[in-house]
Parts: sequence; C-alpha cells; structure tokens
Amino acid sequence: MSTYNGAVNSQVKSNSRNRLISGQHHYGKGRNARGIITMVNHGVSSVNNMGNEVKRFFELPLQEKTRLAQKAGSLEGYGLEDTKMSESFHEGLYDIRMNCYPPCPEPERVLGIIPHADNSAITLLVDFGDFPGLQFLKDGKWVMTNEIYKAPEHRPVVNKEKERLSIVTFCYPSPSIDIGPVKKLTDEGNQQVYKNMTNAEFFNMFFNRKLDESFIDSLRL
Ligand SMILES: O=C(O)CCC(=O)C(=O)O
Ligand SMILES: [Fe+2]
Repeated sequence: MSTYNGAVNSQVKSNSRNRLISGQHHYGKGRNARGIITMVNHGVSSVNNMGNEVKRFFELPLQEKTRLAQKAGSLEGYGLEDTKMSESFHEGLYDIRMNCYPPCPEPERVLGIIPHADNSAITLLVDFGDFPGLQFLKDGKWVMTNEIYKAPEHRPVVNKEKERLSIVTFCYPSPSIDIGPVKKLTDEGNQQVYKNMTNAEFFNMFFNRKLDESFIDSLRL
C-alpha cells in the first residue's frame, strides 16, 4: 500500500504459501475506521479463466457489446433477466460488473468511474492488472452503521501504457430486509443518525436521488 495524491493505493500482493489475507489496509480508528482486505490463496482457480473471458468480451465489436449491455434504469445486464436474479437468490442480491480500463496517454484527463463509495453491503473485486489501479480516499460514509464504520471512497485510475481489467461483485441484502443503524450502536449512547428503511426503499431512493445533492444527507433523520 502506498499513498498517492492524498489517496491510498492498494494492489494485489504476490502470494506467500498459505495465508489467506495478504494485505489488510486499515486506516483511522473508532468512528473513522475503514478497511480493505486483499485475499490470496483462496483456491478459486476459475478466477484466471474469468479474467480471460472478460478480456475476450471486451475485444468483441462495439455493436455486440452494446447489444448485451445494461439497460438504462435496470440493475441487470449482459444476458441476465430480472426474474432469473430473484429466483436464484432468495436472500440476497448479487450484481457483477466487469470493467476494462484501456491505456491512455493522458490518464489525468480520463473521466471513467468517478470517485464513489459502493452502496453494496460487501464488494468483492478481482483485479487483473499488474499495476496499482484502484485508489481509496479517506472520506467515505457507511449508512447502516450509524457513521461508525464507513464505506471507503475509491476510484479506479488508468495507466499510460497498460490495460487493466477487473470483475466486481456487489453483494446486497434481500430487498425486503430492514436496514438502518445497528441497534447496538445506537444503544451505546450514540444518537441514531440515519433513517430505517427496507433495502428496496434504499435502492429506490438511491436511483431517484438528485445528482446535485448529497445522497447520504437525504438519509439522515
Ligand atoms: O475496477 C475497479 O478497480 C473499481 C471499480 C469500482 O469501483 C466499481 O465498479 O464500483
Ligand atoms: Fe466501486
């Protein structure tokens, strides 16, 4: 891990024999704590094949990629039907995104994915680049934990010469589940900061948010 422009760079480290976690990047304490974990030796041998398939996908003609792409307003894309998703996962929802960052001679001018904190409960990211391509900022906010644990804000960056691919899996709780600050945390003398709602209501608010206003502030009580 190294710092760059006030952000923290995290990259997959080379394996040592049987450790599962090669890097735990925690920064801040208590209310400011946040973290990113790098997993190795996980035994999921298909990960490299996935990388090759993603590479093949991004090499398809633009027309073909557009045909399969995510439709506006839908969480689904690349061949999955809405019903398939809910049938397959009774409890939670999983959303997979494949990203391709082609090299750019002027990386500082690339817009790409803007700095953000994911709205998923857990994000699993497989990184197929061999250079640090994901940066974490120090100011994210984690709604469900009453501001005590915060989602790290991050942004992918592009390289001048090399392409980078990633596969990101977002894990969400069931839409009918009630989310809100964990009771134990508000019982400990901390005032509840955010509203309770179902995960479906949270998503509805998220996708209908006003882009010129702070989304996190709209969730406050
Ligand atoms: O591809 C990456 O390194 C990060 C992508 C990301 O942050 C996202 O898809 O939410
Ligand atoms: Fe993200």
